Amino acid sequence: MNKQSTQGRRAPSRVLTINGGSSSIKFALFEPGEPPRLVQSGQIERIGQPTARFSVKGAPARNIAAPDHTAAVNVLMDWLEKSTARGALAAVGHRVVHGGPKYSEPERITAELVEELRRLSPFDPEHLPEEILLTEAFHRRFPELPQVACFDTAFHHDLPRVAQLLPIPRRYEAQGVRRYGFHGLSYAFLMEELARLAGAEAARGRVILAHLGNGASLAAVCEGKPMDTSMSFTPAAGVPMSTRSGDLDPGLVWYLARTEKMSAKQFNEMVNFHSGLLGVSETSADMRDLLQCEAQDVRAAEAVALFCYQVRKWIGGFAAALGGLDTLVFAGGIGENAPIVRARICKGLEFLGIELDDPKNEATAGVISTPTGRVAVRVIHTDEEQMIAKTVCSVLGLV
Ligand SMILES: Nc1ncnc2c1ncn2[C@@H]1O[C@H](COP(=O)(O)OP(=O)(O)O)[C@@H](O)[C@H]1O
Ligand SMILES: CC(=O)OP(=O)(O)O
Ligand SMILES: [Mg+2]
Repeated sequence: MNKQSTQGRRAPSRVLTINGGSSSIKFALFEPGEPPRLVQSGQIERIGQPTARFSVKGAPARNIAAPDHTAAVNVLMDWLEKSTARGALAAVGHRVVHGGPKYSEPERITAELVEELRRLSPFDPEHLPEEILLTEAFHRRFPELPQVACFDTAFHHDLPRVAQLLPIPRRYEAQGVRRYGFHGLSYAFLMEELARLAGAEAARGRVILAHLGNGASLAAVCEGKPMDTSMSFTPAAGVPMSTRSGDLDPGLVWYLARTEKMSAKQFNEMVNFHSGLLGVSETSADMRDLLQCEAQDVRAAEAVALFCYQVRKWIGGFAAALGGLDTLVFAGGIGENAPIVRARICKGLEFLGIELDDPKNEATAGVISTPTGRVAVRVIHTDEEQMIAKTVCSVLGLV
């Protein structure tokens, strides 16, 4: 236990970050500071399945009953109440995936904000209802605790108009139907890291950020400003992902409605949970599994090839949008850990000035391009939790 608290002094202040997904809650405790210091982290996975798993770093995972997010967050709050890592909990920061047209800055969570988020829920029924539920659960148990919403869309809020517009009847725009883009907490973190590692000049150049995790997207940035991004109105758009399709021919909706009587709800279910790497491989949504069996299973090989091909096409497209490219950044579970995927994505992009140094790529060095290549290719570990903690500290003035 902390020495100060044994002596009866105030326990050290902590910020809790919550990253709620459709079947998981990732959490972390930070000590406020510049930058905030990670004290503990963990996650609850497989929410909604017969046994969910609760794990805290450094301790064995345990099975818990979490048929829904309410049950899961109760287990987390019970743990928090007993944990010494909690210190004096000063605030909770939530990743809120969709901020709709209104939110371009982080916000203190109030009853009014929760009502607004409820109104926005149809924009992102895969994430927002659970995220609202988590903020309400914390408010019920810790009514005095300030909570901050950190929007994943905020980074892209001021995309150029041509990148925001969707080519459908104009009236939908008035309802807020536009390209929003997601993974903004990750992109904001990566831009700060790029400036720290490569200098302000590099961060002001023409940059493509590739966040390749279970959810995957790319962002084009110029002079530090967002220019375009692959996800759109929802996180189902763009490149193929672990279980999401990414961009599709819109004509498929009507085709499947006619041939299989597929409803809009079933279509949404298919493109969010049964497509992407899982859909094409028919075996796994996990890139590691697919790389392991691609030599024996053509379906796995094709899923990986499709992923790499589509990411390569988006890089080419964004290089065109930016009028050239200075820096390419790989991040996320796949981007940071799969040299073979990075190599396959970059193969054929030599014409853009992208040349990988194979040993450096294999070793996942910070810079993986050759000194002669015009484009600096980097691998940067992204940290959405750190970005949430920083945001909370700055909104609430915690140091
Ligand atoms: N060593 C590795 N090689 C290939 N893929 C990896 C490796 N480590 C993690 N991944 C992949 O990263 C993806 C998860 O990315 P991550 O960013 O952790 O997910 P999330 O978006 O849920 O935070 C999975 O597809 C996983 O297979
Ligand atoms: C917005 C999004 O796609 O999030 P995730 O990568 O957590 O699925
Ligand atoms: Mg992630």
